[in-house]
Amino acid sequence: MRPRTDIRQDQYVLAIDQGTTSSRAIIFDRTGRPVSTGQREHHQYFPRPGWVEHDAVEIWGNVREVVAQALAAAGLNQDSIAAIGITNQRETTLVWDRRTGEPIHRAIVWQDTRTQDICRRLARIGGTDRYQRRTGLPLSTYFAGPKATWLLENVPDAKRAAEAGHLLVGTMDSWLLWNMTGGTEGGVHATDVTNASRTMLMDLRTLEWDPSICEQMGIPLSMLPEIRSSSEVYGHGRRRGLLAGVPIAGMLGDQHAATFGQACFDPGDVKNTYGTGCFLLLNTGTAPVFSDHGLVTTVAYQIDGHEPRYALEGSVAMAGSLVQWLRDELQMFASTAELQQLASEVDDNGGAYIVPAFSGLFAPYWRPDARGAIVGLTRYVQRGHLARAALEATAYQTRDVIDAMRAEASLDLKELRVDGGMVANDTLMQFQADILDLPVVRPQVTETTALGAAYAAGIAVGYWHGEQDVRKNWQEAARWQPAMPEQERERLFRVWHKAVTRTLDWVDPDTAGS
Ligand SMILES: Nc1ncnc2c1ncn2[C@@H]1O[C@H](COP(=O)(O)OP(=O)(O)O)[C@@H](O)[C@H]1O
Ligand SMILES: O=P(O)(O)OC[C@H](O)CO
Repeated sequence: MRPRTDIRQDQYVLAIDQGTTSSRAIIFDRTGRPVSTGQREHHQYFPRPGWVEHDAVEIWGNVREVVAQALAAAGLNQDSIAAIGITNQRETTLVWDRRTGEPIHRAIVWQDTRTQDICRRLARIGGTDRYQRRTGLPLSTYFAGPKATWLLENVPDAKRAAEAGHLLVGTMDSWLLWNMTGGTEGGVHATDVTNASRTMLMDLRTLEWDPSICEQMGIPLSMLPEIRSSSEVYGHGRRRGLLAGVPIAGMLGDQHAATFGQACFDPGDVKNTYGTGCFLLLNTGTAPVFSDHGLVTTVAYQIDGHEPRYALEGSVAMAGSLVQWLRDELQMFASTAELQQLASEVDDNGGAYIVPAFSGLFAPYWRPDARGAIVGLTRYVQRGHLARAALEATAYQTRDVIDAMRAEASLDLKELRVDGGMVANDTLMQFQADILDLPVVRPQVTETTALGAAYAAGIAVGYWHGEQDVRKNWQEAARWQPAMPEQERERLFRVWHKAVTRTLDWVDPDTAGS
């Protein structure tokens, strides 16, 4: 293996974006422009209501394939790649055997709710906020630690093998890093501070595993990856791989990578990624801010040798997936282009509101007992109104989170930087600016997740020179200014809240699979 120190002007940086539905590899040039892409979806397993699993071996295979696709499409080989960044769906957890490299069970995905009983058990002492001031997170099925507990308690022989030191636990970043650096032949077992901050096992201030929480969750410290910064050389591509010898030098959870790629480096900078769900991160500076308004506290990113930056995060479970549901299950329109056409044919929502609480409400409500509803129906309401209501639902949910952020951190929010699939929708973006009373700004490169991981890797090896290069490369492509009169804005938002109250306390404990 040839450790690389030489960085040439004509090189590129490769980012691997291991997402919930697919894995992508994107090669970026020095200006932060994508040069080529490879992408492949993986299977979603739903073995029981509320359970969601991924096959980590399939994902590792897909990652190798998409890297090959991206290199081939650009006509490049490993000599042209200065560094590799990894970014990933967060919280999705797996345990594997360090002797064979085989997972002991399929990975438990972030959306999976099977750890409800474990969370309830842990909350018996101190309630759901038991670990909040140490880890920034409420006890919720969303986070990684209890998923590891479930695997150790439910997979035969796992506990014993873990105690004997045979098993490793990690999120997708660690799984890919370990395999990419050689797997059973000396793979590096590490994670970064952002991914670790989603486990509920890391102390947010010391950035180390909290031994007492690990013990309470029954997770031996010997299984856990080493916690490193988000931008440093963790290891090099394995000898037999396509990227042999290339430094793997950036690792961040996908929402943190998007924050980095959007150059949200100053306190008060905030971004929203509109995909399946919505994820808002607000940079709060060098000290963690703990929330009383339903937001979680997380590490935004850390460059090696620098203080970490913290963020408040609000996650919305369903945004683009509501659009998908209306298209695929209700067949209300055939494409997102048709949705846009329908929504533009009406002036407003006609009094109809859709609250997409299909799997409860995440931030800032955290109500697992809520279920989706369409309210305000009259014979006046037509398809266009419902199409519009679907888009508006995303904007209102975003406002709920921004309001919590405004209440929490006394920071002046100047604009909302946006990315993700839904930002192609101009009707939504204008309504978002209107309902927030805040400018909404879309950058030229909207692949900000992969780009953020590429920047973290490139900075570590000296390909880019710190945050200033990221700021320089970030370019505005579109801006929407708020134009709605205040009275109208607040009336719409007040009725939205009324609609939300209609969805709460819906789950009937006696109804299986509800
Ligand atoms: N023009 C559009 N209007 C509304 N929603 C859209 C539009 N284009 C894409 N979407 C939605 O955006 C989502 C895809 O965004 P993407 O960022 O690729 O998601 P993810 O990374 O979470 O899989 C889908 O749920 C899709 O329904
Ligand atoms: O893979 P995505 O883009 O759906 O993001 C998933 C989030 O990281 C979950 O917390």
